[in-house]
Amino acid sequence: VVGGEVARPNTWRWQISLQYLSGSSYYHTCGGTLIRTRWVMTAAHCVDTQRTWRVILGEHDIYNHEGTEQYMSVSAVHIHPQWNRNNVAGGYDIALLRLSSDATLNSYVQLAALPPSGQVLPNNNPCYITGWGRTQTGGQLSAKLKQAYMPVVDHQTCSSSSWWGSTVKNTMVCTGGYNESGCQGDSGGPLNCQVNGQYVVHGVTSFVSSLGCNTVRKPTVFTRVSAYNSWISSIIG
Ligand SMILES: CC(C)C[C@H](NC(=O)C(F)(F)F)C(=O)N[N@@+](C)(CC(=O)Nc1ccc(C(C)C)cc1)Cc1ccccc1
Repeated sequence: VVGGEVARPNTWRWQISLQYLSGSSYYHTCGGTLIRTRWVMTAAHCVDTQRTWRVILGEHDIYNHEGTEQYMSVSAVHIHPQWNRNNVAGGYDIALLRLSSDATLNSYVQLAALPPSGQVLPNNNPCYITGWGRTQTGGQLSAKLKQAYMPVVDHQTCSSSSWWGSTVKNTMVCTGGYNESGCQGDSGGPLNCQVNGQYVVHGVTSFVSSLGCNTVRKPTVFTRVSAYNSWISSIIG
């Protein structure tokens, strides 16, 4: 996350850290959202390579053990069948991870609320991006979970020629596009939007401009969760 601030610990209790095994250590690579006690939602582009994954719940500082963490292994990876890594603009950047055991819900770990099917938020709807991604283009991951206030940029604006143009489909959500943005390492994490006074996870962090994470008029682009309710239900029942 470029801009914003370190989140108060355990505010975003459905945020997870997705890590992969390399040698004898695990490394943070993406964010994700706990949506059932055995299911995590993330981005397809995070998990479309064969790796040994683990999911950390109740995490705040990814480099220090704080005692609130739950370390979960992953028993199955379900990538959307229409995801195509060579056509990110096509969308479908969404995947579901089945955990090997049930998460324990407590004051550090809770389930996210998902939007109703088809819900499209209005321009400027309040949202926060959260993640441990780079804090500057080409910079380092953040040790502590960060948040940045990034209101919705509606599809009409986001898909206009000086913004993302036709790269952005209506199965995506744009936010920000000024100073704050997502950045590498935030992929797969939640876009937390306020709807009727409640936070709903309305997006899965998908991409930013290769020109720079916080490039003006190239807002952070998310998979719009409300476009995938039926697929999600078909997998997790
Ligand atoms: C793996 C890609 C497909 C998605 C990846 N997503 C992220 O980093 C995210 F924002 F989600 F945290 C990304 O943006 N990767 N970049 C490598 C940029 C990138 O590949 N972006 C991108 C944008 C549009 C498209 C398609 C829709 C035309 C594909 C890739 C990050 C970057 C940003 C600034 C400088 C250097 C690197």
